[in-house]
Amino acid sequence: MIWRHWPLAIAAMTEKHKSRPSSAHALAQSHGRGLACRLGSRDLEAQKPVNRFSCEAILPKIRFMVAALSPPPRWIWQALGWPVLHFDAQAVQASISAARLAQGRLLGLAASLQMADLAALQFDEWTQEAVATAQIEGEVLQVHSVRASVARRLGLPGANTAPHAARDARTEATLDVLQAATQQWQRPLTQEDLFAWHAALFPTGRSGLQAIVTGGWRTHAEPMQIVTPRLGKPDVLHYQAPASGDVPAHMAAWLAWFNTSLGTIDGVARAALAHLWFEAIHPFEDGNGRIGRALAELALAQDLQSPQRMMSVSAQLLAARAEYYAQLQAATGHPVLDVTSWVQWFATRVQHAADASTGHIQTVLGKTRFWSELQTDHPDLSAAQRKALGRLYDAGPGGFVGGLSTDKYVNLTGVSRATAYRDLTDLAERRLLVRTGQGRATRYVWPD
Ligand SMILES: Nc1ncnc2c1ncn2[C@@H]1O[C@H](COP(=O)(O)OP(=O)(O)OP(=O)(O)O)[C@@H](O)[C@H]1O
Repeated sequence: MIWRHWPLAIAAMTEKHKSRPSSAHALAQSHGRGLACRLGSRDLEAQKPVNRFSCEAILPKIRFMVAALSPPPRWIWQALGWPVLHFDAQAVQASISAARLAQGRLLGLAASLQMADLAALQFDEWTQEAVATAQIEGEVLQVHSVRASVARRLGLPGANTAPHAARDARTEATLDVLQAATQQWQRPLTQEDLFAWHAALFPTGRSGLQAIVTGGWRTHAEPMQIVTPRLGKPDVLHYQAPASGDVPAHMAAWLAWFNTSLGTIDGVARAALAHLWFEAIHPFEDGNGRIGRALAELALAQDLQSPQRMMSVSAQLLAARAEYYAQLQAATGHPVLDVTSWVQWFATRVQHAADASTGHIQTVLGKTRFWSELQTDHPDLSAAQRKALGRLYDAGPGGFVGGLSTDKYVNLTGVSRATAYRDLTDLAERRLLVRTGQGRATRYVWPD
């Protein structure tokens, strides 16, 4: 039974052999223990006179045989030493430093923002993060409902005050999780927090039409698998998470690490490990991607000691979605605990997220400067001229394709052709725009 992801799908497949996946080592041990028990108690008593070997003597042989018959370990959680993930600190140094530098640039620039601009930046980053984290798994949130909800949550003026029933439930669910994740950066994370996030993400108790366990770890007996379905052929298996029965122990270890690792390793690397480890366990029936990305956000908020959202890592993961899946698969699809490549890759996403935000702030600052210079040097510009210059500015350095024509000016501002001609000539004389071409081909562009 395939969930719904394409091309990658998290699927709870019907188990053919009801054996719980486990490492050869663990399997050998548990089989060994089972046998020791049987031989050691009632059966052993009954066979006492003819039993030529003691349990101790026979156990290593049994273990060896069981291990030899068991499938070889295949997934990261089957590696000996799991769950101690590690990475080559020297190899990740360059990408972590680049991420740190980008974060520093962003924070420095953000500190120079006016309150209103800072709020606008956070508003945009929240919106991007919510839309992107949902879209990674193909869920499309309506941008206008995300923007309205973010504005309300940030307490921005003019925020949507629509009653709860009128709000988009999926948008609210995604934002509830993002908000809860960053808001709780100062206190330890608990299993109950994660359950609450999960319950918030699936308020109807269903994922699509499928009823799922919400607000609790998955319990289904079928293995949790990531597969690519193929028409007429068997699915390609990319990853199999630990059995549901083992999830509580895996998550207890994850939570203990998360709550004690802050400050012991680099914060960006910690966010990378937190996300990867969580995805490797895949503790919920659904929503693991979104909750795992919220956890990475929480780790980054803890690292920066601030709940302020100033960049969107999910937007960068979405922009490189195929790579994101490939990197996860490369890390989880082998019984190897060295996750150096994943940490490097994740750090580069953080760097790009910070750079994108810095670019965004520079645009905002540039626009503020542009308007203030315009106000100082040309206080007598008409409303139509301001409107046209503003639209041209928002269109970016290249301006409108082919430049601003008299007709476009009329369409933008609603003035007559005669006024448009007069306004544009005036802007050219003030050297705010440059006239190019002649006759019907006349256009106005930004000076170089
Ligand atoms: N090979 C892999 N190993 C481990 N995790 C993976 C792998 N490939 C993808 N993932 C993770 O699994 C996530 C999908 O899991 P899941 O469907 O449970 O969560 P979700 O996407 O939040 O839910 P929904 O489908 O309802 O949006 C991906 O977003 C990604 O983070």
